[in-house]
Amino acid sequence: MLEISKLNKSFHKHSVLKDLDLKIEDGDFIYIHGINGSGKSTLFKLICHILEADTGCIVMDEDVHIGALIENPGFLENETLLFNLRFLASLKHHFDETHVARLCTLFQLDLYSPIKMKNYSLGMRQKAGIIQAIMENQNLILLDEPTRGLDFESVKIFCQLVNDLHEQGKTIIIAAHDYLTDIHYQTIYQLKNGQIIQDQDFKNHYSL
Ligand SMILES: Nc1ncnc2c1ncn2[C@@H]1O[C@H](COP(=O)(O)OP(=O)(O)OP(=O)(O)O)[C@@H](O)[C@H]1O
Repeated sequence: MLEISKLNKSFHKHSVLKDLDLKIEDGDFIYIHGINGSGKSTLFKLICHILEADTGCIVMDEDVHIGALIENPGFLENETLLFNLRFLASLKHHFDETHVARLCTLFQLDLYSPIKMKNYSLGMRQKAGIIQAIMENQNLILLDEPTRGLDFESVKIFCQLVNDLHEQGKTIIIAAHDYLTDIHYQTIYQLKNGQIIQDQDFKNHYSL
């Protein structure tokens, strides 16, 4: 689905990603951890073409449709949730209102609320960010710190949702500091010193 080879990215001579290689197959369910500033968000931004790599390449299958939540979700602050989600979907010309309303209900959001985005709480914005990343049946879903600001019940709903999406065949990559044991990840990677390495011992360390 996606192959990253020898990817390099620096900011003002600060080298963040160094010859990073990563191969992602259809249906992978990946957790990436790494210390603050290790480059997780940068990697996601490069995959989404929000940033450009210095050198290296990212090759993607033609049918890949990326849904992403990276850092703070950006919205049109003076507009409603419905306006924002319809606007974001309109970029790809696919807005299934019934499906989106169902996702909102799942997360206890009202798609038809007249409240403007600027008045949404942190957790409500985060839920809206998760919804926009999955609402168009995207087949590659990148979620950066997705449970930030979510209440306990919503975290449980989120875990169930991503497990279901994976069972439906979606490829999902989650970068986060909190390892949620309810999520049925297949592979765990660590981003360290600019490179990504499989972290087979992570679960043992984590459970200590
Ligand atoms: N636009 C930018 N300009 C300058 N430096 C940047 C920029 N974006 C990221 N960086 C730097 O790149 C490094 C990696 O940042 P990044 O946000 O990718 O880390 P992260 O692993 O997602 O961190 P965290 O766990 O804190 O979210 C940091 O040192 C950061 O300061």
